[in-house]
Amino acid sequence: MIEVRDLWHIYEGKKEALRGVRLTFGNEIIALVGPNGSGKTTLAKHLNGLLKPTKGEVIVDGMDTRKHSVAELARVVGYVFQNPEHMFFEENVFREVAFGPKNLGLSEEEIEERVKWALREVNLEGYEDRSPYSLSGGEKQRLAIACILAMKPKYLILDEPTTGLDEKNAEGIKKIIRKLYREGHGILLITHEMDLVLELAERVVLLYQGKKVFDGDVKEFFELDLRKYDLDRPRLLTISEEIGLEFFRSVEEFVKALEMRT
Ligand SMILES: Nc1ncnc2c1ncn2[C@@H]1O[C@H](COP(=O)(O)OP(=O)(O)OP(=O)(O)O)[C@@H](O)[C@H]1O
Repeated sequence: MIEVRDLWHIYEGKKEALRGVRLTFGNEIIALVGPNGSGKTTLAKHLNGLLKPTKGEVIVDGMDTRKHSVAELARVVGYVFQNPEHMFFEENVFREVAFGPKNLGLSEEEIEERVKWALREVNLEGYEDRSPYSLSGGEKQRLAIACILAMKPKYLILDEPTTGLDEKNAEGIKKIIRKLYREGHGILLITHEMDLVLELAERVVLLYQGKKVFDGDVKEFFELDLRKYDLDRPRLLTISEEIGLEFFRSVEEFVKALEMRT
Protein backbone atom coordinates (compact mmCIF):
# COMPACT_ATOMS: atom_id res chain seq x y z
CA MET A 1 0.00 0.00 0.00
CA ILE A 2 1.17 3.55 -0.74
CA GLU A 3 0.19 6.21 1.77
CA VAL A 4 0.62 9.90 1.14
CA ARG A 5 0.09 11.80 4.40
CA ASP A 6 -0.51 15.53 4.37
CA LEU A 7 2.16 16.01 1.69
CA TRP A 8 3.54 19.46 0.97
CA HIS A 9 6.15 20.16 -1.67
CA ILE A 10 7.68 23.59 -1.95
CA TYR A 11 10.18 24.14 -4.77
CA GLU A 12 13.10 26.46 -4.16
CA GLY A 13 11.53 27.67 -0.94
CA LYS A 14 8.72 29.42 -2.81
CA LYS A 15 6.48 27.52 -5.19
CA GLU A 16 3.91 25.46 -3.28
CA ALA A 17 3.45 22.66 -5.80
CA LEU A 18 1.63 20.32 -3.38
CA ARG A 19 -0.44 21.56 -0.49
CA GLY A 20 -1.52 18.95 2.02
CA VAL A 21 -2.26 16.01 -0.29
CA ARG A 22 -3.56 12.77 1.25
CA LEU A 23 -3.90 9.60 -0.75
CA THR A 24 -3.88 5.85 -0.12
CA PHE A 25 -3.79 3.24 -2.82
CA GLY A 26 -3.04 -0.40 -3.48
CA ASN A 27 -3.85 -2.82 -6.29
CA GLU A 28 -6.04 -0.54 -8.42
CA ILE A 29 -5.91 1.59 -11.53
CA ILE A 30 -6.01 5.24 -10.50
CA ALA A 31 -6.00 8.11 -12.95
CA LEU A 32 -4.17 11.17 -11.67
CA VAL A 33 -5.54 14.17 -13.54
CA GLY A 34 -5.51 17.95 -13.37
CA PRO A 35 -4.64 20.97 -15.49
CA ASN A 36 -1.04 21.84 -16.43
CA GLY A 37 0.98 22.77 -13.38
CA SER A 38 -1.49 21.27 -10.87
CA GLY A 39 1.19 19.08 -9.27
CA LYS A 40 0.70 15.64 -10.88
CA THR A 41 4.36 15.04 -11.75
CA THR A 42 5.48 16.41 -8.41
CA LEU A 43 3.19 13.98 -6.60
CA ALA A 44 4.28 11.04 -8.77
CA LYS A 45 7.96 11.79 -8.11
CA HIS A 46 7.29 11.50 -4.39
CA LEU A 47 6.02 7.97 -4.78
CA ASN A 48 9.43 6.56 -5.70
CA GLY A 49 11.46 9.00 -3.66
CA LEU A 50 12.76 11.15 -6.54
CA LEU A 51 11.45 14.05 -4.47
CA LYS A 52 11.31 14.18 -0.68
CA PRO A 53 8.48 15.84 1.29
CA THR A 54 8.89 19.43 2.42
CA LYS A 55 6.26 18.50 4.99
CA GLY A 56 4.19 15.35 5.59
CA GLU A 57 5.27 11.87 4.57
CA VAL A 58 5.01 9.18 1.93
CA ILE A 59 5.04 5.54 3.02
CA VAL A 60 5.58 2.87 0.36
CA ASP A 61 4.81 -0.62 1.63
CA GLY A 62 5.96 0.45 5.08
CA MET A 63 9.04 2.37 3.85
CA ASP A 64 9.26 6.08 4.62
CA THR A 65 10.59 7.64 1.37
CA ARG A 66 12.84 10.00 3.37
CA LYS A 67 14.67 7.07 4.88
CA HIS A 68 15.13 4.94 1.75
CA SER A 69 17.11 5.52 -1.43
CA VAL A 70 15.57 5.90 -4.88
CA ALA A 71 17.25 2.61 -5.85
CA GLU A 72 15.50 0.77 -3.02
CA LEU A 73 12.16 2.39 -3.75
CA ALA A 74 12.49 1.69 -7.50
CA ARG A 75 12.21 -2.03 -6.75
CA VAL A 76 8.72 -1.36 -5.47
CA VAL A 77 7.55 1.62 -7.54
CA GLY A 78 8.43 1.75 -11.24
CA TYR A 79 8.13 5.05 -13.10
CA VAL A 80 7.65 5.03 -16.86
CA PHE A 81 8.35 8.58 -17.96
CA GLN A 82 6.75 10.46 -20.79
CA ASN A 83 8.71 10.38 -24.09
CA PRO A 84 10.54 7.14 -23.23
CA GLU A 85 13.01 7.42 -26.12
CA HIS A 86 15.00 9.89 -24.01
CA MET A 87 15.55 7.03 -21.58
CA PHE A 88 17.20 4.56 -23.97
CA PHE A 89 20.95 4.34 -24.24
CA GLU A 90 21.86 0.70 -24.94
CA GLU A 91 22.63 -0.75 -28.37
CA ASN A 92 19.88 -3.32 -28.36
CA VAL A 93 16.56 -4.13 -26.75
CA PHE A 94 17.91 -7.03 -24.68
CA ARG A 95 20.60 -4.88 -23.05
CA GLU A 96 18.16 -2.05 -22.50
CA VAL A 97 15.77 -4.27 -20.53
CA ALA A 98 18.65 -6.05 -18.76
CA PHE A 99 20.06 -2.77 -17.42
CA GLY A 100 17.75 -2.52 -14.38
CA PRO A 101 18.04 -6.17 -13.27
CA LYS A 102 21.86 -5.96 -13.72
CA ASN A 103 21.91 -3.06 -11.31
CA LEU A 104 20.00 -5.18 -8.83
CA GLY A 105 22.99 -7.51 -8.85
CA LEU A 106 21.05 -10.54 -10.11
CA SER A 107 22.69 -13.59 -11.70
CA GLU A 108 23.07 -13.81 -15.52
CA GLU A 109 20.45 -16.52 -15.57
CA GLU A 110 17.92 -14.54 -13.59
CA ILE A 111 18.59 -11.45 -15.72
CA GLU A 112 17.92 -13.38 -18.90
CA GLU A 113 14.75 -14.83 -17.46
CA ARG A 114 13.46 -11.42 -16.42
CA VAL A 115 14.25 -9.85 -19.79
CA LYS A 116 12.42 -12.64 -21.63
CA TRP A 117 9.47 -12.41 -19.28
CA ALA A 118 9.25 -8.59 -19.48
CA LEU A 119 9.45 -8.62 -23.29
CA ARG A 120 6.72 -11.26 -23.40
CA GLU A 121 4.50 -9.16 -21.13
CA VAL A 122 4.59 -6.29 -23.63
CA ASN A 123 4.54 -8.44 -26.79
CA LEU A 124 8.08 -7.64 -27.86
CA GLU A 125 9.53 -11.16 -28.02
CA GLY A 126 11.89 -11.49 -30.96
CA TYR A 127 13.00 -7.84 -30.70
CA GLU A 128 16.05 -8.61 -28.51
CA ASP A 129 18.68 -7.62 -31.11
CA ARG A 130 16.92 -4.55 -32.49
CA SER A 131 18.20 -1.09 -31.70
CA PRO A 132 15.76 0.71 -29.37
CA TYR A 133 15.90 3.69 -31.70
CA SER A 134 14.65 1.63 -34.67
CA LEU A 135 11.36 0.87 -32.93
CA SER A 136 8.04 2.55 -33.72
CA GLY A 137 6.44 4.94 -31.22
CA GLY A 138 4.16 2.23 -29.82
CA GLU A 139 7.00 -0.28 -29.59
CA LYS A 140 9.19 2.27 -27.79
CA GLN A 141 6.44 2.83 -25.25
CA ARG A 142 6.15 -0.94 -24.75
CA LEU A 143 9.91 -1.25 -24.40
CA ALA A 144 9.90 1.48 -21.74
CA ILE A 145 7.28 -0.49 -19.81
CA ALA A 146 9.36 -3.69 -20.17
CA CYS A 147 12.47 -1.94 -18.80
CA ILE A 148 10.55 -1.02 -15.68
CA LEU A 149 8.73 -4.36 -15.38
CA ALA A 150 12.04 -6.19 -15.39
CA MET A 151 12.65 -4.67 -11.95
CA LYS A 152 9.42 -6.41 -10.85
CA PRO A 153 7.91 -3.39 -9.09
CA LYS A 154 4.56 -3.82 -7.38
CA TYR A 155 3.36 -0.36 -8.39
CA LEU A 156 3.69 1.31 -11.75
CA ILE A 157 3.45 4.98 -12.56
CA LEU A 158 2.73 5.58 -16.22
CA ASP A 159 3.08 9.16 -17.40
CA GLU A 160 0.92 9.85 -20.48
CA PRO A 161 1.37 6.28 -21.77
CA THR A 162 -0.79 6.68 -24.89
CA THR A 163 -0.08 10.29 -25.84
CA GLY A 164 1.09 10.57 -29.43
CA LEU A 165 0.23 6.96 -30.28
CA ASP A 166 -2.22 5.95 -33.00
CA GLU A 167 -5.33 4.04 -32.02
CA LYS A 168 -3.92 0.59 -32.65
CA ASN A 169 -0.82 1.19 -30.55
CA ALA A 170 -2.84 2.90 -27.83
CA GLU A 171 -5.13 -0.16 -27.71
CA GLY A 172 -2.04 -2.35 -27.27
CA ILE A 173 -0.88 -0.26 -24.30
CA LYS A 174 -4.35 -0.34 -22.73
CA LYS A 175 -4.43 -4.14 -22.97
CA ILE A 176 -1.02 -4.33 -21.27
CA ILE A 177 -2.18 -2.00 -18.48
CA ARG A 178 -5.30 -4.11 -17.85
CA LYS A 179 -3.21 -7.29 -17.81
CA LEU A 180 -0.68 -5.85 -15.35
CA TYR A 181 -3.51 -4.75 -13.10
CA ARG A 182 -5.05 -8.24 -13.19
CA GLU A 183 -1.65 -9.67 -12.31
CA GLY A 184 -1.67 -7.65 -9.09
CA HIS A 185 0.10 -4.37 -9.88
CA GLY A 186 -1.17 -1.04 -8.58
CA ILE A 187 -1.18 1.44 -11.46
CA LEU A 188 -1.15 5.20 -11.36
CA LEU A 189 -1.90 6.74 -14.74
CA ILE A 190 -1.00 10.37 -15.24
CA THR A 191 -2.98 11.60 -18.20
CA HIS A 192 -4.74 14.46 -19.90
CA GLU A 193 -6.70 12.01 -22.07
CA MET A 194 -10.16 11.72 -20.63
CA ASP A 195 -11.06 8.86 -23.01
CA LEU A 196 -8.30 6.83 -21.40
CA VAL A 197 -9.58 7.71 -17.92
CA LEU A 198 -13.09 6.61 -18.88
CA GLU A 199 -11.90 3.32 -20.32
CA LEU A 200 -9.30 2.25 -17.79
CA ALA A 201 -9.61 3.90 -14.41
CA GLU A 202 -11.74 2.73 -11.52
CA ARG A 203 -10.81 5.69 -9.40
CA VAL A 204 -9.82 9.25 -10.29
CA VAL A 205 -7.74 11.70 -8.27
CA LEU A 206 -8.01 15.30 -9.40
CA LEU A 207 -5.38 17.85 -8.44
CA TYR A 208 -5.94 21.56 -8.76
CA GLN A 209 -3.39 24.16 -7.70
CA GLY A 210 -1.52 21.60 -5.62
CA LYS A 211 -4.57 20.35 -3.73
CA LYS A 212 -6.56 17.18 -4.12
CA VAL A 213 -10.03 18.42 -5.00
CA PHE A 214 -11.64 15.11 -5.97
CA ASP A 215 -10.98 11.45 -5.17
CA GLY A 216 -13.71 9.03 -6.17
CA ASP A 217 -15.10 6.69 -8.75
CA VAL A 218 -14.96 7.41 -12.42
CA LYS A 219 -18.71 7.88 -12.87
CA GLU A 220 -18.84 10.55 -10.16
CA PHE A 221 -15.76 12.20 -11.62
CA PHE A 222 -17.44 12.71 -14.97
CA GLU A 223 -20.37 14.38 -13.22
CA LEU A 224 -18.05 17.25 -12.24
CA ASP A 225 -17.88 20.40 -14.32
CA LEU A 226 -14.56 19.55 -15.94
CA ARG A 227 -14.25 22.87 -17.81
CA LYS A 228 -13.35 24.43 -14.46
CA TYR A 229 -10.25 22.25 -14.47
CA ASP A 230 -9.39 22.70 -18.12
CA LEU A 231 -10.31 19.09 -18.86
CA ASP A 232 -12.46 17.79 -21.74
CA ARG A 233 -15.38 15.43 -21.49
CA PRO A 234 -14.78 12.14 -23.31
CA ARG A 235 -16.52 12.07 -26.69
CA LEU A 236 -18.17 8.77 -25.89
CA LEU A 237 -19.95 10.23 -22.85
CA THR A 238 -21.14 13.30 -24.72
CA ILE A 239 -22.51 11.19 -27.56
CA SER A 240 -24.22 8.68 -25.27
CA GLU A 241 -25.88 11.48 -23.30
CA GLU A 242 -27.05 13.20 -26.46
CA ILE A 243 -28.91 10.12 -27.58
CA GLY A 244 -30.20 9.35 -24.11
CA LEU A 245 -28.04 6.35 -23.31
CA GLU A 246 -26.38 5.66 -20.00
CA PHE A 247 -22.80 5.79 -18.84
CA PHE A 248 -20.42 3.76 -21.01
CA ARG A 249 -16.79 2.91 -20.49
CA SER A 250 -15.87 1.73 -23.98
CA VAL A 251 -16.95 1.88 -27.60
CA GLU A 252 -17.76 -1.86 -27.42
CA GLU A 253 -20.22 -1.34 -24.53
CA PHE A 254 -21.74 1.59 -26.35
CA VAL A 255 -22.25 -0.34 -29.60
CA LYS A 256 -23.79 -3.25 -27.69
CA ALA A 257 -26.28 -0.91 -26.02
CA LEU A 258 -27.15 0.65 -29.37
CA GLU A 259 -27.75 -2.79 -30.85
CA MET A 260 -30.00 -3.73 -27.93
CA ARG A 261 -32.11 -0.65 -28.60
CA THR A 262 -32.71 -1.41 -32.26
N1 LIG B 1 11.98 22.13 -10.41
C1 LIG B 1 11.04 23.03 -10.20
N2 LIG B 1 11.32 24.23 -9.66
C2 LIG B 1 10.36 25.16 -9.42
N3 LIG B 1 9.04 24.97 -9.69
C3 LIG B 1 8.69 23.79 -10.25
C4 LIG B 1 9.66 22.76 -10.53
N4 LIG B 1 9.01 21.70 -11.08
C5 LIG B 1 7.71 22.05 -11.13
N5 LIG B 1 7.51 23.29 -10.63
C6 LIG B 1 6.23 24.00 -10.52
O1 LIG B 1 5.39 23.26 -9.66
C7 LIG B 1 4.04 23.27 -10.15
C8 LIG B 1 3.57 21.83 -10.36
O2 LIG B 1 4.30 21.26 -11.44
P1 LIG B 1 4.08 19.76 -11.95
O3 LIG B 1 5.08 19.51 -13.03
O4 LIG B 1 4.05 18.85 -10.79
O5 LIG B 1 2.60 19.86 -12.58
P2 LIG B 1 1.83 18.87 -13.56
O6 LIG B 1 0.44 18.79 -13.05
O7 LIG B 1 2.59 17.59 -13.69
O8 LIG B 1 1.85 19.66 -14.94
P3 LIG B 1 1.80 19.15 -16.48
O9 LIG B 1 0.42 18.60 -16.68
O10 LIG B 1 2.03 20.41 -17.23
O11 LIG B 1 2.89 18.13 -16.64
C9 LIG B 1 4.05 24.11 -11.42
O12 LIG B 1 3.65 25.40 -11.10
C10 LIG B 1 5.50 24.08 -11.85
O13 LIG B 1 5.85 25.25 -12.57
